[in-house]
Amino acid sequence: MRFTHVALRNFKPYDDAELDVRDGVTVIHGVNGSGKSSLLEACFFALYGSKALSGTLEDVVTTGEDDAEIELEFVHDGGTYRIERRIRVSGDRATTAKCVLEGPDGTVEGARDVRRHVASLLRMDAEAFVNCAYVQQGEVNKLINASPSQRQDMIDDLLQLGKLEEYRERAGNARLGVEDVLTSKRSVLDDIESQIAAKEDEDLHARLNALESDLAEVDEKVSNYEAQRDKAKSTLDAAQSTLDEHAEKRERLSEVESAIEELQSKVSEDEAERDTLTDRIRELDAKLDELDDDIESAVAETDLDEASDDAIDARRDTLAERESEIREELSESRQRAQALRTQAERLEERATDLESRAEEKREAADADESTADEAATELESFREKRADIESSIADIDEQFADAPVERGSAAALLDERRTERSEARESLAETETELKNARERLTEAEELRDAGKCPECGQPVDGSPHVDAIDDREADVESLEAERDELESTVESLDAAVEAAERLVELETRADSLTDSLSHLDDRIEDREKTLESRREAATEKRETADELDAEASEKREAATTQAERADTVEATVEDLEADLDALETRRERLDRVESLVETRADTVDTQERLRERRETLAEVNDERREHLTERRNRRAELREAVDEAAVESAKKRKQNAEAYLEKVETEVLPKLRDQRDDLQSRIGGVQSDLERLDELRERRDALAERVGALESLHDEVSTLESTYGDLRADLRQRNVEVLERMLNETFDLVYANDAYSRIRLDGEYGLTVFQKDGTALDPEQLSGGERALFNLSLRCAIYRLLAEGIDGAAPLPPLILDEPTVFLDTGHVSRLVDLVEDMQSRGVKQILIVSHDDELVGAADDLVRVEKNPTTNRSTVERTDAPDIASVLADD
Ligand SMILES: Nc1ncnc2c1ncn2[C@@H]1O[C@H](COP(=O)(O)OP(=O)(O)OP(=O)(O)O)[C@@H](O)[C@H]1O
Ligand SMILES: [Zn+2]
Repeated sequence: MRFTHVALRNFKPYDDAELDVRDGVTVIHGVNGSGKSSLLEACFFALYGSKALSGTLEDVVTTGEDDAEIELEFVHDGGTYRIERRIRVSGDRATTAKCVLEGPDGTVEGARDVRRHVASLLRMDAEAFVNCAYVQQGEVNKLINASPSQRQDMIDDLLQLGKLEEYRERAGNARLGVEDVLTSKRSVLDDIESQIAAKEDEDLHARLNALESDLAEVDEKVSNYEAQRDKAKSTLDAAQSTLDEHAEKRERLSEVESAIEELQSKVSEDEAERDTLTDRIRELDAKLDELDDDIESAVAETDLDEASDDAIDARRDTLAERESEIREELSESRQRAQALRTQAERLEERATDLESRAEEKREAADADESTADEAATELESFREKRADIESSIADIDEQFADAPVERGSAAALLDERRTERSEARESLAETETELKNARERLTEAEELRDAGKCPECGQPVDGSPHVDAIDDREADVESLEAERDELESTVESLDAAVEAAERLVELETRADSLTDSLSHLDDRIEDREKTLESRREAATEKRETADELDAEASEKREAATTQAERADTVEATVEDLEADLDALETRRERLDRVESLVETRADTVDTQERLRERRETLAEVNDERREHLTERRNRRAELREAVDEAAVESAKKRKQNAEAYLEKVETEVLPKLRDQRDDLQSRIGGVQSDLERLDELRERRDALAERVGALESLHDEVSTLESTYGDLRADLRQRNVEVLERMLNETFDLVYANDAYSRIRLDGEYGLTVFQKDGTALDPEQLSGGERALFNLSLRCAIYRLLAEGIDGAAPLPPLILDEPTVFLDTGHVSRLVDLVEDMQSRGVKQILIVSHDDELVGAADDLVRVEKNPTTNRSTVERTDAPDIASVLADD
């Protein structure tokens, strides 16, 4: 078996990776954590699925991805195979979404079936694969540390020796099973034999004969009694039939007798009824006479000629006609009376209405008149006022007659006067000031003079030349005083003139206002005059209208009285008609009475007729009955003769005897005999079944004896088989151990040929011992780490070779896979490992896959595969380096 191609997607650190795997030695290298081991794991996982994992299924899918795909192609035994797996993660669970194995014999699907198929193809399950071909990283010590029995199991399993042990165990189990069955069968056989001996002691045949002859005797007795019983039964039947015949005759006789009695009583009953009927008919005759009298007197009360139905009906029709006439008239009259009443009422209302309107008119006329009177009074007073005002204006005009101006110019005059006066006042004031100044100057001069100084210049003058100046000044004062006095009187007269002008202005204003009042008064007078006239006219008109309304009202009242009188007349007619209707009703009632009497009479006649018929029928029926009676009496006489009392007595006696016999035989004798017979039969049955059982027991004993014999020989065979398998395995193992020991020594020599160790011993129980040159023995666990690694590799390679030589051809071995085999080795030993690899190759191992950093191993590779992890994406890639360039590998590492 060889891998040819592996392709990964999202498997652990890989996103998309693909690698063709070739024959020869392939070295996979790369830095720590770059994904080398994962690549090998992927191949292993492709073959065995989850069984190949140390972790869980989720771990194989690249963290953060939903699914992973692994595809592995390999050739095996001349066929090409391809496995494809897809793992899907959902939530925190991963499942195998697809798992297909395609091979030359077809397609296998489903994780379990694919795993089984691979295991049977390679003849190893996942565990065996690891033990044989796949040396996983860090598992150097696995085989060394294993106990000999574990080792034995592993190797036995690989070499399929386990199967022999399994067969031996199966044979052992079969032997034990056979022993169990044999023991139980033997005890059953013993039991049956003792049962047979017990039954044989009982002398069953003699007992059966005695019982059978007893049974024959009892049977004979039973049949004798049964014959006697049958005879007694027929005697009893004959007597019984005689008795039955007589009883029947008696019964018929009594039937006839009771029929006769019944007929007689019916005849007399019906005769009594006929008498009653005759009485009733007579009574009805009397009633009819009475009714005839009643009818006659009732007819007399009506105007009927005769009391016939036709006459009554005709009369009724006449009455009905009359009634409908009256009713028609009545309804007309009622309507008319109603209409007249309504008219009278309306007229009455209308009259009242007219009267009240007349009253309203009159009141309105009164109001108009009083308005007119008021206006007249006002008019008079207005006219008086007018005369007063006119005289006042005339007075004012008179005053103006003496005035300097005409009425209308007084205001201008006043202005003129006032101007003149203020001019005079100004002149007066000037003059007074001048006067005052003149007086002051005079006083000054006089004082100077009195002091002897010049009154003009102030110079002291003795006897001054300027004395005349004082006189001038005195003259000035005097003339100014005269001027002032004149002016004062002018002002006084002007004051009076202003006053007079002011009075004129006042008068003028008053005259204007009086003229205004006058025109106003004239308007009002005109208005009042108009009112006076219009109101007087309106009042007269209204009074005329009121008189007209009154006249109309009294007309309406008269008409109302007339209609009321008419209504009274019509109402009287209505009453008369109603009385007529009552009279009609009475007549009709009389007719009803006649009719009902006539009906009653007819009913009575019918009843009487029916009674007569019934009386007739009864007579006829009784005649018939009398004939029947005669017949029955004859029959009675016949039957009385036929009854024979003596025969009845003898039959009764015979019957009693037979019954007594039957009672005894059936209730005592026969049941007892039958019980005896049943008892004997069941005892016979018991003995017979005992005999049958004995036969059965004998048959079973024979069969069991045969089976026990067969089991005994089977037991011998199985025991032989068991020991044969055991021997065979021990034999084979011994041979394997010898070969393995040889191969182990060869390999170990190759990888660790130094001076210290001479050989390794593998004993029959797979115990390993290493011998030193000086002959001392060592447990492999005592070796150093590197030695143990080499020892382990040797052991693995030896096992691989053993398998290759043992079973290759039948099931070509998978590639030899070594994950980091050099970890514990020093450089010298790495080159030994290279030798080992070459040795394995030369021994025909087609494909060897090694994960390693070591340059020596890299150098020995036929193919170099480089695994790299992108430090940014953290995803790995795989790449073949066709010509291994050690220098570059070293530089990279
Ligand atoms: N499910 C996963 N998803 C993503 N990366 C994973 C997953 N499982 C493992 N890895 C990564 O893959 C790497 C482990 O790969 P592997 O063991 O194949 O490396 P290696 O090359 O054999 O290393 P060494 O030389 O140390 O043995 C680790 O870096 C780990 O983080
Ligand atoms: Zn690794």
